Amino acid sequence: MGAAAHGFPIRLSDLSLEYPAHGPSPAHVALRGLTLTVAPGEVLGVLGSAGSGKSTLAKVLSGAAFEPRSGEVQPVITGGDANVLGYALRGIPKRKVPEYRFHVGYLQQDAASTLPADRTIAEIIGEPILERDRRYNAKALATRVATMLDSVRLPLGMLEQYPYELSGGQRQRVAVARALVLGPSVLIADEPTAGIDLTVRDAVAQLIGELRAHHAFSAIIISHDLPVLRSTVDRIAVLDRGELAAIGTIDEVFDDPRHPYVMALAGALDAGHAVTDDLEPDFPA
Ligand SMILES: Nc1ncnc2c1ncn2[C@@H]1O[C@H](COP(=O)(O)OP(=O)(O)OP(=O)(O)O)[C@@H](O)[C@H]1O
Repeated sequence: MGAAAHGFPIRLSDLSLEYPAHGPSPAHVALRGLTLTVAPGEVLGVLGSAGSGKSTLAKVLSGAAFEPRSGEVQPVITGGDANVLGYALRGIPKRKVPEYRFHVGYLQQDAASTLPADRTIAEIIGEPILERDRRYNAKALATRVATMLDSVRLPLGMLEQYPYELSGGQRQRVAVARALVLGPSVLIADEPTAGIDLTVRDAVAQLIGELRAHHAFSAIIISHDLPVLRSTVDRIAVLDRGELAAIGTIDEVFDDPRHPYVMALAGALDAGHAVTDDLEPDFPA
C-alpha cells in the first residue's frame, strides 16, 4: 500500500487521544487537537516533556493501541483522525488492524529490555514474518533474518543466541531489525536510544540514518536526545502537555522560540544540555 491520495503517508488532523476511565482512574486526555503531516521519505522527530503524550501517540500510530494485550488500558481516538498510508485509524475495523500493522514498523519504548527471554535472536527477528504467514518458506525466512541482522551490523553468530547473552546496545539493534523486517513503509520509533550507553547511542543514530538511506520509509522518531534528532530527522514537533508547541526544522524551532516550553528547552540547550528529559512542565503555559 502506498501513500494516501493526499500524498502524505502520515496526516494527523485535529487528533485527540484519551485513556478511558478505568478502575478508580478518571478518563485522561493525553493529546489534544494535533495537526501535522509527514511527507514521503520524511523523518519527523517528536520531543516534549514527560507525560506530554509522545508514547500515547506512538501506540496509536503503530496500531498497538488497537490490539490491546490483556489488562492494558489503551488510548482511543476521541477527536479528529490519524490517516496513515490511507488507513483512517479512527474506527479502523478490528479485522484490518493486523494488515495495517504489517505496513508500520514499531519500535516501542523499552523495546530492548522487553525482547522475549526464551526465544533466540533469529526467532525474535523472524516472528513478524511468521505472524503474517505461518507457512512462510523456512529458507527464505532464514535469509531475510540474516540480512536484517547484517543490516544492523551484528554478527551472524548471534542468530542462535538469547537476549540475555547480548549487551543493551546489541539488543536495541535486534529490536530495530525486528521493527524493520517486514520492510514497513512507515516506522514509529519511541525513544530508540533511551537507556543505551553513550558510545552505542551514536551507533544506533547512525544506523537509523543508514537504514533510512536504504529502506524507503517515512518515520516518526520520539527522542529527548538532540544529537540523535539532529542526525536522524528532517523536522521536529515539540509537544507540551498534550498539545503541539512548535514544529519545523530544529533550527527554525530553537532559533525563534515562541512557546514557553520551547523557550525553556532552548535555554537548556544553550546551557549545554543535550538530553532534555529533565525539564519539567512547571512553567506557565
Ligand atoms: N494507561 C493509562 N491510563 C491513564 N493515563 C495514562 C495511561 N498511560 C499514560 N497515561 C497518561 O497520559 C499522559 C501521556 O502519557 P505518555 O506516556 O504518552 O507521555 P510521554 O510524553 O511519552 O512521557 P515520557 O517522556 O515520560 O515517556 C500522561 O499524563 C500519562 O500519565
